[in-house]
Amino acid sequence: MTNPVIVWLRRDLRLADQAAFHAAAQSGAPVIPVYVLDDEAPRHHRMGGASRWWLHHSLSRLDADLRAIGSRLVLRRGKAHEELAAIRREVGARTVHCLAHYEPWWRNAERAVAKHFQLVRHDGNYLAPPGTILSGAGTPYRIYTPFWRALSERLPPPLPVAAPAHLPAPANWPASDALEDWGLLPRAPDWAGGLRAMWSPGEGGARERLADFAEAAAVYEQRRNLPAQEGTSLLSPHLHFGEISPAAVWHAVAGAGGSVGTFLGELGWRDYAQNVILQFPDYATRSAKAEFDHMPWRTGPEAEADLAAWQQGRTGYPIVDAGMRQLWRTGWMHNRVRMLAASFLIKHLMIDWREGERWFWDTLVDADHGQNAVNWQWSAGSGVDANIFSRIMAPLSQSVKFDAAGYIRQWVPELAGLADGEIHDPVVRPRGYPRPIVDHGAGRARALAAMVQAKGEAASGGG
Ligand SMILES: Cc1cc2nc3c(=O)[nH]c(=O)nc-3n(C[C@H](O)[C@H](O)[C@H](O)COP(=O)(O)OP(=O)(O)OC[C@H]3O[C@@H](n4cnc5c(N)ncnc54)[C@H](O)[C@@H]3O)c2cc1C
Repeated sequence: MTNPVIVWLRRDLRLADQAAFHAAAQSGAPVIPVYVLDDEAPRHHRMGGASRWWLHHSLSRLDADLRAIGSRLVLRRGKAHEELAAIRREVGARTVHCLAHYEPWWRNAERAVAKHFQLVRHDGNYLAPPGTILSGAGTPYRIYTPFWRALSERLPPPLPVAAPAHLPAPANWPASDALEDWGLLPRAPDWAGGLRAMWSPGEGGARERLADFAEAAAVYEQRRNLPAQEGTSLLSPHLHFGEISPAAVWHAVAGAGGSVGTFLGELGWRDYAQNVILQFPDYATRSAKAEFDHMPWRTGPEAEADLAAWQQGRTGYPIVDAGMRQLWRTGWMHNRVRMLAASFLIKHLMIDWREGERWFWDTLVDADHGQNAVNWQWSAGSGVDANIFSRIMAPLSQSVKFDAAGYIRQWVPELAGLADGEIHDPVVRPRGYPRPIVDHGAGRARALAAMVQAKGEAASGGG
């Protein structure tokens, strides 16, 4: 009988437009879909709590979808190459199909798997394969705008390929862990109620989100900065876990007209982020601009208390607190508010951007190595393409400008009784709601002085 082939799954948990499944099905061989949970390889980027919650449900959905076409999902825990090699010994598979991934730990894992198997890497998690969008001089781009211009010339992406109607099963299935035994869901306490209320992980949930968004894609530009409205696609965790392909998203909305181009440009930022981590694998832990190594970030008990206030949504800045509480409850935060919350932590509180990156990594359902690092370094001003550090966002005026009153009411119930004119910066604080932990003007002045100091030290070569 023909040797079975393995489909090695990671952040590509779908059947439609999934080139690894497509190729495996086309081969005519029995197909063994495998997911290996490896908590060691990513080291400090081991999946956070919100991602683990998502992963549990996404794997469960995928297994159900596979069973509907005659297959099932094999779950193993450990190093990917060791687990796949063990499966090879159990059932004699020699070929592994996978989608390519660009996190440094996945690239290492791919190299290790390739020593044991014929590894066939397929594209399909990005609009164009990362590393292939190059300047005229043949070098990768560091800045988004020229990257996007060059990527646009390669678009549209190929049309999505349908899910296989049937996957031939092997004569013997290799052993599989039970998903429940992995303990991915929070138990004591179960903090996932807000996540359950908002999300439907899995390919079906992704398709529904896309269908909802496609109807409003033409007015994306008008609504995307207003946190009180559902003006964005909410596709980020589905895209991160690969439950829908960017090509499928593209083809569903590109013809919508209106301002859909702005939305497509955001998909471009997603590709750009991978392009950056491919060039700078330690981007999540190392500032791209050297002067940031001299930044006098605050540390010690007072800074720790401020960090905790930020994490808990108790800074006394209503829009920042609303965002941080939305994140804690739902695993997601509106992009405009992510920018504000990040700027506030880094600049008003002078706390190292890596602390924020770590918190988001643990709490976001869409936590993504490339997108998180690129956006934190953009917010800090430390990145290869970044906002200037001295451009300090004013949370109070941004809150008014982007009409966040309804958003604050939703997430900060202590303020729910206040009128629109008062809620952004209440003069009298309702009981239980803190005063600002830092004055806007004083925080701004401290940040600007710190930057001058860091630049001076960097220029003089000081440590
Ligand atoms: C400090 C900070 C950290 C962030 N961390 C992450 C992260 O870990 N994972 C993540 O997916 N996004 C991250 N973002 C980007 C952005 O906030 C989210 O992608 C967006 O809010 C997701 O909501 P949506 O799907 O409704 O987005 P939409 O506005 O509908 O955009 C469509 C898709 O484009 C991509 N996208 C949108 N904005 C960006 C962006 N600025 N950079 C890169 N890709 C983008 C996402 O995949 C998103 O799903 C971060 C932003 C900031 C400021």
